[in-house]
Amino acid sequence: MHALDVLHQRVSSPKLTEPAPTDVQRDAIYRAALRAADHGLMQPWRFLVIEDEGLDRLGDLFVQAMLKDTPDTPEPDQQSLRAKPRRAPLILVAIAACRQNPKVPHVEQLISAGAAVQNMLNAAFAQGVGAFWRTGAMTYHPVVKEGLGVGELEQIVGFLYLGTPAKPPQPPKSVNPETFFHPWPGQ
Ligand SMILES: Cc1cc2nc3c(=O)[nH]c(=O)nc-3n(C[C@H](O)[C@H](O)[C@H](O)COP(=O)(O)O)c2cc1C
Repeated sequence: MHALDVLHQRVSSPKLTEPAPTDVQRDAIYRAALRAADHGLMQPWRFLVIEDEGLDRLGDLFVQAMLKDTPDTPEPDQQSLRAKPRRAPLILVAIAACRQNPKVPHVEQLISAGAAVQNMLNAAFAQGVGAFWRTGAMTYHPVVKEGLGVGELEQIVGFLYLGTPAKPPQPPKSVNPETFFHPWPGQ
């Protein structure tokens, strides 16, 4: 696919199935992440690769977090949360690995880590791999952060679900750039 077609046509795939991306596809996705814009070349990111039983361990961690807040959560709600990571055969947890730097504020490092995820969405789409960037309450929960080994200055920027699209991606709605791009100073 032409690079601009990927950028203009990329859409997420909310429903994902097996198989997970191949090693070759993963490598291309990982390399795309590492080319995100990066002030000071700090490489302020790291990624956890979770699949197979790891997905169930992640589900258990989510339930542990939920029970800490709401110990009397009904079993069906626990089961539903536990099953969430199984919505894809592969999850990458994107972590902004921020460090103190007098020239590169924390927010810029966070943005870079987000750009790395966007690059991975594009690299996945370019190869026909389905992808969906998810966050939600679990992303920010201290039990989840501790269970995943996320440090004090670090932050989870998303769970990137990857797999095979359950149905062919539909082209995105077209948006007129003039809605969002305005000359300055105006007339
Ligand atoms: C940081 C971030 C977190 C997101 N978290 C969720 C989420 O938890 N659940 C969800 O349905 N969509 C979430 N989204 C949006 C989807 O990933 C997706 O971008 C959106 O559904 C639009 O679809 P498209 O990518 O095909 O345009 C998130 C997007 C971003 C950038």
